[in-house]
Amino acid sequence: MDNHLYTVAQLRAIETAAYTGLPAGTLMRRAGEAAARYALELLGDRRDKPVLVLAGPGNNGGDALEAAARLADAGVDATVLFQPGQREISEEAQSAHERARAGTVGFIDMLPPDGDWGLVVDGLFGIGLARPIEGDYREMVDAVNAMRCPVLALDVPSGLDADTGAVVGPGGVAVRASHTITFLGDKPGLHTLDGRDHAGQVRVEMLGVDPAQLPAPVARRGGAELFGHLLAARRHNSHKGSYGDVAIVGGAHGMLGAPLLAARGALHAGAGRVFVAMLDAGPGYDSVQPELMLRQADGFDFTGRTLVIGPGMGDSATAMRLLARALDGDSPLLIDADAINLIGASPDLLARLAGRAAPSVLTPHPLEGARLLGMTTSVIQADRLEAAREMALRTRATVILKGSGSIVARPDGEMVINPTGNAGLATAGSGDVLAGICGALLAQGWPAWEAALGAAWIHGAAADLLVAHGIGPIGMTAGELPAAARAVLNLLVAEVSTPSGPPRS
Ligand SMILES: NC(=O)C1=CN([C@@H]2O[C@H](COP(=O)(O)OP(=O)(O)OC[C@H]3O[C@@H](n4cnc5c(N)ncnc54)[C@H](OP(=O)(O)O)[C@@H]3O)[C@@H](O)[C@H]2O)[C@H](O)CC1
Ligand SMILES: [K+]
Repeated sequence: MDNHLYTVAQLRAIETAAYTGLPAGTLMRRAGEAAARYALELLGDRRDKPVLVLAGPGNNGGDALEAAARLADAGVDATVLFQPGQREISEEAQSAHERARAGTVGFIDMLPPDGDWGLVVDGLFGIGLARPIEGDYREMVDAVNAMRCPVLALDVPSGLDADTGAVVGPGGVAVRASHTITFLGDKPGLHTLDGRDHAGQVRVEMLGVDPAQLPAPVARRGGAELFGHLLAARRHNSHKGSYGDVAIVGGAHGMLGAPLLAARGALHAGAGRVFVAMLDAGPGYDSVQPELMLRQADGFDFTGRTLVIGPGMGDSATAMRLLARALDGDSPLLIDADAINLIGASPDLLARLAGRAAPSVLTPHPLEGARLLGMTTSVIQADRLEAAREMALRTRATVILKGSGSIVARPDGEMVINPTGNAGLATAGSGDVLAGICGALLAQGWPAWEAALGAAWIHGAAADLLVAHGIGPIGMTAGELPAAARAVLNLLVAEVSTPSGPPRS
């Protein structure tokens, strides 16, 4: 339940249902209390520092006023900037306002230039944001974003679209919070596109609503529990054939780096044997990774091998022919990069993909996704969930729409937002490594869905492990990912799998 994500429309319905049988203002009071508790936690031993509370014109502002009243009751110096303008505020926000006025909350009309705040509480806008933030509110957002203290956003960082993770524009701004407490249910926009840069650490507060009352979520947040059942410790009595063959098909002239990076990703993610079936003549072996078996793509037998097709493949007639052969075969397929572009340009190849029975996973970045759907990248990024859903539907394949908060989508509409990873992945070749990792999991018998979930999670966690060890995010290289992915995978196996070896004597 706690990984469920809901749209604004669903949350409005949940709130309406929750209010039946509850006295007016109950949810707002609970939201304010929960926000105050979290704020006190964030203040820690700095409760002597003043807290700035920004209250907007709607019920998000009401939550903020409630929180300010509670903080003042706890002895904190809470100062509210509340400028509802000409708006008629709701009754529940009005009673929250009265409670704040009745206590020791201080009210100001403008931000002091040099406030030394211990914490800022952002209660300007929540799920009711309807247009870009401008005017006085924009000045408040800019001022908060220039402060160095922690910022606790209530429900949604003001200015962010709770469904898509976009900063509401054009030309809008959004609060960059260090923490967000979000009410009734988590929201996809906090975890994809600009969401992770603005929401910071997200805590879900159900406000006393029974999770069983909640509708089916629009998506879920990813986690190792979604693929953990496929992780198994290795038996001593095994051999490289036990772990499958991966063949990377790509490497046109001058583009051999991509398939080699994919191959290293596959090797470090546990594939038994890894081939690189090159379109170009290429070297006889990879001196850095001599375990890889380099072959010519023409004449290479795909039978019994998991194919990772596309890295550095180009768009030649040979590339088309190899892709058609791969699509028509019964190998598990990971389709990336140029292979996605070729499918996007060919209804016939798309039909052959959609008609496959064997596992198929695509790993488009937004531009490749745009080509696949015949749209622009900005349309894809404006609603990543919808775009990923459409790609999976049209291709009848599992899709990983890459980016901050990659979306993993299945043809039946199931979707997961991957929670791992960081800006270190924004480097040449990191997508090739992801393709290789996914190919290795497919080669080890993982179904397409779990292979995609696992590869996205492990790939991101590898980047997080590197940052934890002081490598990156600036300057992280794709070549550093395979070994880190191997470490992550083995940690997961140690944590979640039951020893599959013989019972210990
Ligand atoms: N639904 C829940 O789960 C709960 C909601 N609570 C809290 O309430 C907010 C939602 O409150 P709401 O009043 O619907 O909307 P907001 O407070 O987010 O927005 C305030 C109003 O501001 C106007 N608006 C929108 N965009 C802008 C803008 N860019 N500039 C200025 N004003 C703007 C808009 O009214 P207009 O008529 O002017 O369009 C909004 O209505 C939710 O996020 C929770 O924090 C409950 O307290 C807990 C459960
Ligand atoms: K907010």
